[in-house]
Amino acid sequence: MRGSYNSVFAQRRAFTMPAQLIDGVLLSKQLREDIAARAATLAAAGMQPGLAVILVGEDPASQVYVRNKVKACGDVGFHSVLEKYEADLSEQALLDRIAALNADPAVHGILVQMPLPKHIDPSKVIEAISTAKDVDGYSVLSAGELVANLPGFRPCTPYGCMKLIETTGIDLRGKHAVVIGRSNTVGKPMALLLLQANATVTICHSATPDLGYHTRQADVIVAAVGRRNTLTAEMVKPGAIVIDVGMNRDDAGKLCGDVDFAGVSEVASHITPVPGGVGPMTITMLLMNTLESAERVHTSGQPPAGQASGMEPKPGLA
Ligand SMILES: Nc1nc(=O)c2c([nH]1)NC[C@@H]1CN(c3ccc(C(=O)N[C@@H](CCC(=O)O)C(=O)O)cc3)C=[N+]21
Repeated sequence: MRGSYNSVFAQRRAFTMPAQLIDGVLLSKQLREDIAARAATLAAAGMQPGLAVILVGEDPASQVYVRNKVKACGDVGFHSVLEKYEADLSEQALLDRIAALNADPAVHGILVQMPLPKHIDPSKVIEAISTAKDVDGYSVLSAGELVANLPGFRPCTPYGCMKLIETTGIDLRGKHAVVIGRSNTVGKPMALLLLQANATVTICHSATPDLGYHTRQADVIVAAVGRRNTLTAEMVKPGAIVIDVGMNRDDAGKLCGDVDFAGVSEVASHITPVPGGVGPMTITMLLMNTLESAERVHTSGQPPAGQASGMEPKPGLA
């Protein structure tokens, strides 16, 4: 009897070519050139975009990430401050620093690197950041703005994924998108952005019994699980777009995503690599949000909210 696997495989060989790489480094370079040009225009008008990055504790991966963020700011002509604190910093001391940065007119974005030490409540910290400076898009109000299709800061990773999908030139209207993962920072906002782009969206997660059943229907798959080889070739419809948000290590200690890249790239039409895909775009969209925060202040002629506000309307929103 003819094996069904073989006939599916033959179909894939007949109808698809190896996937096109979606290059997050190249797209980042292009977008950062635009960001730098807009920052220069603002600077000429007397306003340099500024980002404050706060790191609490010694986590080595976090150290690398925040250094990359600060370096990226310098490259596009932003002002940036990196504040590093010992792991035993009190929650109140951190909240006090955020209050000072909320009131600082040279600062247009505030990023507190996650994860925080256990004795600090991350949601208290996130909600202390002025909504006008929440360039991570992590606050409850920013999340609500996304749900309600209101302008506001979109979380950087899913926002970057949308830009990567845009490069394919494929219109998402009516396409079936499957998001794997339901985190507040990636999976959930990713699903909402895809929905806003008129895709039909399915969210799969750890309690989904048959992941492949869903992913095989998908025109677009975004894998944001944090476990390598979660998506393999037989789970992908020929011609699908695959975006890999994962950041894992393989047995050799090399950085790898959630997707079996070698296998899936034989089936997909477009695929992002790890590294060099979503990661650089996360930083690029952080720069974009910070730039837009500064542009809003400049256009409105008002200083950004001087205090934490969960509730007050965002000033200067276009
Ligand atoms: N408040 C907050 N905001 C964040 O946006 C945030 C955070 N906390 N905590 C940690 C995660 C992780 N994250 C990454 C950003 C860029 C790369 C990145 O540039 N990755 C490179 C490779 C880097 C390497 O080689 O290790 C790439 O994929 O090509 C990775 C990870 C932002 N995060």
